[in-house]
Amino acid sequence: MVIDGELAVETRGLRKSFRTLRGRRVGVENLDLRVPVGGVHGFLGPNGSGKTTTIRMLLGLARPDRGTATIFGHEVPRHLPDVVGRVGAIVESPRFFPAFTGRSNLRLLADAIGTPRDRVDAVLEEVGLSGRAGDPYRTYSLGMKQRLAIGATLLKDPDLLIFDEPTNGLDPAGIHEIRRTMRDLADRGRTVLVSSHILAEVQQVADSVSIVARGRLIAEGRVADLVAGQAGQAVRVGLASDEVAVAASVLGARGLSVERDGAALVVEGAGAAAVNRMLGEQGVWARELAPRQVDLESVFLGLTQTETAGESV
Ligand SMILES: Nc1ncnc2c1ncn2[C@@H]1O[C@H](COP(=O)(O)OP(=O)(O)OP(=O)(O)O)[C@@H](O)[C@H]1O
Repeated sequence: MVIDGELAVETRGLRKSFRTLRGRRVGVENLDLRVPVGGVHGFLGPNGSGKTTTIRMLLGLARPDRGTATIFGHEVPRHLPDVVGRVGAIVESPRFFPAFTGRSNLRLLADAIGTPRDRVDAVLEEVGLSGRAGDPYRTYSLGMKQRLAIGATLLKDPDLLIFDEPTNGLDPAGIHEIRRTMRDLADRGRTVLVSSHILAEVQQVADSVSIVARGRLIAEGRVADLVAGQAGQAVRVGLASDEVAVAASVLGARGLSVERDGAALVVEGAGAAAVNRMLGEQGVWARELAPRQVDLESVFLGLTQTETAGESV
């Protein structure tokens, strides 16, 4: 097990299938999900890999075929009422009144859920909307609208926030805003569980991740460890174009794995210094040597390879 310590969310052997015209479709299969307390945890995988279904089961919106799920140690959905006050979630976009200000919208929601209205300004501050709280909702950018939605989940002052694809449909500036908001929330001691099909995007904000494909967990752990584990000893070697072939045969003859990428080679099996020496001994001089950039997307591809052909990551 890579993730341990106190867990905000834990599922064991969770399974959910759906009846379809052609039989049953499995949405989530034998899923063991572990979300540590504190920090941002990315729940990542291609479209259709079971993220929303899992979140719906955690929130009592879908019933598992089998398996168990706990939130802060309380079994859900059976004991969800005991823990629901500690959980805030955005699964679908909430509806706000366009003509009302951000503050009025949150006050209405606070009244509806029985939260004191004086909580509203603290929430607006936490999502960075204090300066625009008196403006009508319809004048907000998409990023601000989504931050107000996050604000709505904070009214109950929850310990765990669950966001399903919160950056869907946002432009790069909006995505950046939401990432920063999630980071701030975690830095203030909340646990953020965020799903996304864009692995590279969440990599920048997540402390740890669970990666799923076809309803199954394929990797979990701290982002730094997953990326380091995949990095191995790959080195990108830039060469003069007329030396690529000879360099490839020099390195291949030393038993290294060599892949051509334009006027460069991606070499696995030795570090940069060793690769440089092997080439130099044969009179071939690299123009550039760099450790291969590895991100969660390449970790994902490395783990699934042909299995995911045709799915969008
Ligand atoms: N109500 C349903 N009826 C039939 N199949 C369903 C239903 N809900 C989900 N599925 C199927 O279960 C699988 C998992 O879907 P889910 O929405 O959980 O994936 P996801 O990872 O959240 O994808 P996305 O990023 O597109 O939201 C998919 O194959 C989906 O088609």
